[in-house]
Amino acid sequence: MTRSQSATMTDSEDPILSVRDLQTVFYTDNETVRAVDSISFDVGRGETVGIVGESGSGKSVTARSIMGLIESPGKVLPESSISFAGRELTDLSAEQYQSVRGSGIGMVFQDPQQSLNPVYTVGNQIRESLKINRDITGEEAVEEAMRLLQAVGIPDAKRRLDEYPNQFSGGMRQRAVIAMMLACDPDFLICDEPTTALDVTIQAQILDLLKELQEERGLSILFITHDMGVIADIADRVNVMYAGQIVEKAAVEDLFSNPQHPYTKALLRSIPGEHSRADGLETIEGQVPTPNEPADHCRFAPRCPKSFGACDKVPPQHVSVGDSEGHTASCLLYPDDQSETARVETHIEKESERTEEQP
Ligand SMILES: Nc1ncnc2c1ncn2[C@@H]1O[C@H](COP(=O)(O)OP(=O)(O)OP(=O)(O)O)[C@@H](O)[C@H]1O
Ligand code: NI
Repeated sequence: MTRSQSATMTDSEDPILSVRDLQTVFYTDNETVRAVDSISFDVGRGETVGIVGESGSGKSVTARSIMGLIESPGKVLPESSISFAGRELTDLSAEQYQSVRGSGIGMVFQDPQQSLNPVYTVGNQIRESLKINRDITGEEAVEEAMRLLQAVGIPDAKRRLDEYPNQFSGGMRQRAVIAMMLACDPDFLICDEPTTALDVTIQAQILDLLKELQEERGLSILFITHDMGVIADIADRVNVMYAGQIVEKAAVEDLFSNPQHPYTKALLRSIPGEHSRADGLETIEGQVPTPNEPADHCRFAPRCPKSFGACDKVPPQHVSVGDSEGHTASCLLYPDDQSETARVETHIEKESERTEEQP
């Protein structure tokens, strides 16, 4: 097996989550939005994997697809596979999915209000979760709820159990949501921009909390953000998304020290403080296109400083880049030891292999 094959088949030794050819489409009145267009990645046990990309690139739809939360007019297409702890999730009934969300996978959103009900006390909600998911009730549930609030660093936990979500600050509310997720004793946490609404100091505290919990509980985490700085802080491996596709995958060190895809390079230049524009921010010209048609070209080409003729005609496939195992990019500039003609040929061949594999 060549290195590039092994990289595309699996990117983790012992994945708890394997996503293959995930396609999530929204059929609206006037268009078909291919929000997630055939992405594949793994999350290993105890690992934090990041998904990074601009607004509209398909990050949240990826998370919601894994959680079984795509509703009409959205649909996860049947050729998609999401395997969690060896179990195929795309085949589950709504009821079975509910039990996966209750025990196996927890999710933390940007807005804690999505997870907390304003009319019940925080303690009430955690106890309810303990009852449903772990059959813990009464005094034991009160004790456990208190332990959970302590575990997420909420001081004066006993008193705070009796407070309502709106009596908590933004940072404390996000901690309470994390406590509520832990009440399900999950193996896997999906965090969708959990710190975006928080100021920088609080953001750093929440990231530290997640790292701590991960170490203590062996949690696997899928962490979604548009912020490369946050990715650098928290992720072990990273998937860079653009217009519904993954354009580069790498270990976090390799992504930052040796980025290959022109989009990744542009994203890295947009980190505040990294480069020299007066306001410290370099934005990428243009917008993420909404993908309506199957990819028959590179979707980044219109914004890409390196694009050439073939980029408008050939859909790029993942090939090995850089010097590290598991580092791939889908870009016609690679493999960079080949001539332009040979590179384009490589991608055309890989695409026909890929479409033949599909049932
Ligand atoms: N219910 C829906 N109906 C139609 N289109 C949708 C729906 N939900 C998402 N989309 C589309 O799917 C695409 C991806 O959206 P998604 O929310 O995943 O982006 P994102 O990467 O999470 O962006 P952000 O950083 O802004 O959260 C967008 O074009 C969005 O308009
Ligand atoms: Ni989002």
